[in-house]
Amino acid sequence: MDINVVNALTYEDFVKLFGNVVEKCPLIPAAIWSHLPFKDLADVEAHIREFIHSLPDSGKEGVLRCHPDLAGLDLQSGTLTRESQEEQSQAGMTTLDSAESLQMYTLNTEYKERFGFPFVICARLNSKADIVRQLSERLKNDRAAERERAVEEVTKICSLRLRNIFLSDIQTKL
Ligand SMILES: NC(=O)NC1=NC(=O)NC1=O
Repeated sequence: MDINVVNALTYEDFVKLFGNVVEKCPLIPAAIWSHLPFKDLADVEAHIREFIHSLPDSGKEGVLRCHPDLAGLDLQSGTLTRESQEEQSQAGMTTLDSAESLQMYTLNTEYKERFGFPFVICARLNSKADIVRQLSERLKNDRAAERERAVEEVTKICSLRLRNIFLSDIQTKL
């Protein structure tokens, strides 16, 4: 997709197109719209990254809390967003056996109890085994380090979702 097409979008169409590049956080594209015109995809990504990194810790944790658990209730009840559904199924979260489901539930619960926000990882870049290993390892982090690590994963998820939009035809997205 041509960046000039993006720069010609109305505010409404801009947020319709980019509204879920950060899971359930349309505030973020709504905020970065002020920086129009963008030079290219990397410029859009840089402004999103800058917005998230400029948030206070409570704001960063709020962004993390907007993410559904991996293999959690939203997946089981079919209420994941389209992007999240695709990402979670790609990482094998939709084909866990009962032992694996219990393991994910137990680890996610322990993580949330420790940090007060959900475990977030870029599912597209990780296998089922990677996710379990990362979840177990990152549980040992302190809160500040883990918050930054999780935010880093949010920006990876965002980067892949942005690329997906830019590689697709804009008309099919509006
Ligand atoms: N808790 C999560 O990490 N959720 C997710 N990661 C993704 O890549 N997609 C999700 O829904």
